[in-house]
Amino acid sequence: MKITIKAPAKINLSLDVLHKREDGFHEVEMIMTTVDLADRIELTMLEENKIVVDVSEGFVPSDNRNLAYQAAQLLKDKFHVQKGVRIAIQKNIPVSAGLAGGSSDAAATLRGLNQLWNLGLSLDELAGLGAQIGSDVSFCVYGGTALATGRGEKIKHISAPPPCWVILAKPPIGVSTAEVYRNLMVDDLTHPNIKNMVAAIEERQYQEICQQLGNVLETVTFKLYPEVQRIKDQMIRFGADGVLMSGSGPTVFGLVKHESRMVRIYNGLRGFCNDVHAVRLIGERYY
Ligand SMILES: C[C@@](CO)(OP(=O)(O)O)[C@H](O)COP(=O)(O)OP(=O)(O)OC[C@H]1O[C@@H](n2ccc(N)nc2=O)[C@H](O)[C@@H]1O
Ligand SMILES: Nc1ncnc2c1ncn2[C@@H]1O[C@H](COP(=O)(O)OP(=O)(O)O)[C@@H](O)[C@H]1O
Repeated sequence: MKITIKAPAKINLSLDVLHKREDGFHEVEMIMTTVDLADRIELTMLEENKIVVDVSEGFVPSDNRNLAYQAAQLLKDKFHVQKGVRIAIQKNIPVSAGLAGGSSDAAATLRGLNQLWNLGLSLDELAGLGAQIGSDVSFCVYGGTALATGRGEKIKHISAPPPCWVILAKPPIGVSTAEVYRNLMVDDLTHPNIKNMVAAIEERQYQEICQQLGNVLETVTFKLYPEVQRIKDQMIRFGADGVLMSGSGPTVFGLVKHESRMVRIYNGLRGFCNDVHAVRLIGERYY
């Protein structure tokens, strides 16, 4: 038996850090939403009691460092599953990009194995398990649009933003999330107004959403990698309605309402950045 599932990328429309916690993690407030750029996960039941991962990108680990592997292992251990699985991952989401590709693969694996192994778990239960793998996995279990708090694992669903194009541009560097948090000066931040962003989304005020975009991690990543700031400046100059770095970066996204402008910006960016995608904002939950 085999099933195929999509694992979509996320962007952070708002990312604020309140303080560093005793456990070393940071207390965050983030607005996350899914976009139409997805990895494809194929799960095949194996009678032999083992987990096998095949991943299309050679530099992504296929052993127990792979987050999809960890998701399968967690379910096997917790529910004493005596069957195995082959997890084939077609990577379309850039890696170490701030788009939660690995977390989304783990979340899709949790959803898929729940079905394949007949575990009968609710999405809330899967999201709770996902938090044991990584802070972004809980959101990815549900998708859609949400306010995420705690270390990112406490999820409150909100309405989808109005539809628009999302241009994603990733410079050829990988960013370590841990390094970015480690270098953050928590007492020295200009905080985005999350309440205003939630209101703008709920009221479907597209221009206001573009005005309210904010991510405190830009202060670190722009300093470590000035080329990320340059991509942001280019996207603003090309005329995107709103521009922000996603997560810990280095991907920068631009929101654009009109298709003709999206095409112009996309072509402009392709001139000096190889990894550019123009996708739709999904924002709705489909699980
Ligand atoms: C920054 C964000 C924004 O959505 O995403 P990415 O840029 O990774 O996509 C997330 O907070 C990343 O979530 P995720 O990538 O799942 O992080 P985890 O694996 O849980 O943690 C990686 C490391 O980041 C730091 N970390 C992560 C989350 C958090 N709230 N505080 C932290 O300090 C910790 O040092 C941790 O060891
Ligand atoms: N299924 C996976 N897809 C991508 N990267 C993975 C996966 N499993 C583990 N990783 C590792 O996780 C790290 C971060 O990957 P990713 O989720 O793409 O980035 P981000 O956290 O910035 O969104 C990389 O070092 C990568 O090697």
